Amino acid sequence: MFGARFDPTSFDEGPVNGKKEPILIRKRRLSNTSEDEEDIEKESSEEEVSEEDSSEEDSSDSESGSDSDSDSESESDSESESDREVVEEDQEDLTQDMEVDTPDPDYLSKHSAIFKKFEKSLSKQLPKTDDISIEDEEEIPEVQDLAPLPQPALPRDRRLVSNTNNLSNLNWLATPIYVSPSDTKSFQDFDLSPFMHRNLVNLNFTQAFSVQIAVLNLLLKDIKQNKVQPDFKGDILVNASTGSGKTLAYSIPIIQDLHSRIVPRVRAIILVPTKPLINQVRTTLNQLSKGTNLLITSLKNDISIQEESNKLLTAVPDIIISTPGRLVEHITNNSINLSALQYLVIDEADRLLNQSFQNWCDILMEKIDNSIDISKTWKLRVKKLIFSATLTTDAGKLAPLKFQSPRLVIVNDEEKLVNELYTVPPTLKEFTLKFGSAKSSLKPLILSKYLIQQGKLANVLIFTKSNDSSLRLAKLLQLLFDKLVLSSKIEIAYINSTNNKTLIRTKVLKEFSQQKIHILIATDLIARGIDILSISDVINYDLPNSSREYVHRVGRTARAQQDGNGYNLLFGKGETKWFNKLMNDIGRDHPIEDVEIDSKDIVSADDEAIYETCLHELQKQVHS
Ligand SMILES: Nc1ncnc2c1ncn2[C@@H]1O[C@H](COP(=O)(O)OP(=O)(O)OP(=O)(O)O)[C@@H](O)[C@H]1O
Repeated sequence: MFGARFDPTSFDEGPVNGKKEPILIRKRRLSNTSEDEEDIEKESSEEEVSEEDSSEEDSSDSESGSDSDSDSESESDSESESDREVVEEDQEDLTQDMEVDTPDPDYLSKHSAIFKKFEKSLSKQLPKTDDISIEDEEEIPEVQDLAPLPQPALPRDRRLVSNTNNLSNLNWLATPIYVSPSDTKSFQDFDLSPFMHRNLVNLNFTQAFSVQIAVLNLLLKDIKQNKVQPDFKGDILVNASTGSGKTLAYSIPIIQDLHSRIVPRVRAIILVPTKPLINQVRTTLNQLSKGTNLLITSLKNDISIQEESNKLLTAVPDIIISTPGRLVEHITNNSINLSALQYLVIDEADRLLNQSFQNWCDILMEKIDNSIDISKTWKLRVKKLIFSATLTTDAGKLAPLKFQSPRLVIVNDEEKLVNELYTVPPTLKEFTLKFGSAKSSLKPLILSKYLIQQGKLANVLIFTKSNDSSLRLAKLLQLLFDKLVLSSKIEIAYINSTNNKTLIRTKVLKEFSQQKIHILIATDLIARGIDILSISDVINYDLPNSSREYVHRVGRTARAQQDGNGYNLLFGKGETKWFNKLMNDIGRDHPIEDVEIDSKDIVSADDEAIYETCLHELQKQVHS
C-alpha cells in the first residue's frame, strides 16, 4: 500500500501554523504496531522537535527577512528546495522499512478514513488547470507548498516617527538657554519683511524685549533654513515672567513665516485658557498681519459648533486661536484639517496642561500624528511653542506633548534650575504688611486707610479668594471711601465669575484702564491675561492658593518693563507661614520688603466708628 514513491508536494494536509510537518515520520507512525508507537512517537517527536526547531528558525528567518520582501521570497524558495531534498532522502530509507512491517488490522480500521483520503491524493495525477471542471475542482484536495507561508511586512511603527525624542532624557530641561531679562534689541535689527517693520512701528514697538529676542533668534533662523532645506529643528519651551511680551514673541515669527503662503490652510493653532486672552491675542495678530492676506479666526462658544464648522470649511483660516475644549470639539467634528499644520502654540501652558478635560492634549497629539504623512520626507513636523510665566518641569505634565528635540529658553538672570521655573517681572517690587490676627476684623478699614495714606487712589487691582468676598469687599470699600475721601469720588468695581460676561468684563476693564473705575476687585478667574499697562499696584487682600497663582496675580502689574508694586496683607502667624511657603518656589531679582506698620498708626477711634456704620449699611443692603 505504501510502496508508491511519495511526492511530498502532493500531501493533502498543508503545513500546520506555517510550520513544516515532518511528513515521512508521520508515515512511519502510521505503519507501526501500537507497542512500538511510544518509541516511535518519542523518536519521531524528538526528530519532530529538531525539525520543528530548524523549521522555526527558518520560518523566523523568513519573518525577520520580511522587512525586505525580495530577500524573504528567495530565502523561502531555497528553504523548501532543501526541505524537499531532506524529505526525499528519508523517503528511500523509510519505504524499505515499511515493506518489512505488516500493518496492524486494528490500527488500519481505526484510521481507515485517513488512509482512504491519503490513497486518493496519492492516486490522483493532477490534471492541467485548464482541464479542471467545476465538479473536479470540488473533489481535488488543495495542494499547498511545504515552505512557510510568507509573513506580512511589519507595519511601520508610527510612534517611532512621532516621538523620537521621548521625555525619558530630560537633560534638555537642565541645559536651558538663559536670557537676561534686561536684554533689548531694536526690531529694525531683525530680518523681518517690510510689512512687519511697518506694523511694529505703528504699534510703537521699537525695542524687542528679552523673550522676543530669544524666540525670534531661534525661529527666524529656522524659518530661513527651512526655505532652503526643510529640516525640523525642534520644539521650543519658554519660561518668561508675566508681562514680558510672550504674545509678540510667537506672533511675529509665525506671521513672518506664513505671510507668503499661496493657498490658505490651517498652518498655526494658538491655544489659550480664556476668552479674554483669545481676544487679546487675536487683536495682536490682526495688528501685526496688516498688509498680508492671512486669515485669522478665533473659535468661541458664542455660536454653535455646526455654524462655526461651516464658517471654517467655507473660509479656511491660516491661524486659529482657541481654547483647547473648543478646538477638540472641531477636531472630533472633522471641521479642521491639520495636515498642513506647522505651528502649535500653547500659551499659559501650565494652566492648559493642568486642564485635562476632554483629554484635549492626547486627542490633539493623536490627530497631529495621524496627519503627518510619513511618506512625504519633505513634510516638516509640527513645531510646538510652549509659553508660560510658571512653566512646570513636571515631566508627567509635559510628556503628553511629545516634544521633539526640545529647546528650553529661560528669561532669568540666575542660572539655577528650580523645580518650578517661576519668575516675577524684574521691575516688580513686592511688600508684606503684617498685623496680629486680632486685627483681622478691621482688615477692610486698614486697607482703605493704607491706600489713602499712600495716595494710591487709582490703578489699584485687589485680589480676593472668592466671588462672595470680592462682592462684599467692593461694596464695603465703596461705603468706606465715600465717607473717608471727601475730595473726590473713588469709583470701586469688581469682576468675578458671576459678572464675567464678555460685554460686562470688557466695559469694566476698559473703564478701569481709563481711570473711570479707580479700584478693581477681582478673583483668580481673571488673574491671567489681564493686560492693562496702567495698573500700578496689585494687592493680595487674600493670599492665593499657590505660588503659580501668586506669580500671575502680581504679574498684572510691572508689565512691559514698567514699574509696579505687589502688596501682601498678612494677618496672624498662619498667614505669614503660608506666604513664606509660597515664596519658596519663586525666583526674583530683589528681596520682598516688610513694611513696618502698626494698625494704631493707621486707624483711629473715629475711623473705627465710621467702619461700624458702614458695616450696618452693608448689612441693610444685603438684606434689602
Ligand atoms: N517690545 C515691546 N515694546 C513695548 N511693549 C511691548 C513689547 N512687547 C510687548 N509689549 C506690551 O507688553 C504687554 C505685555 O505683553 P504680553 O501680554 O505679550 O505679555 P505676556 O508675557 O504674555 O504676559 P502674561 O504672561 O501675563 O500673559 C502688552 O501690553 C504688550 O503690548
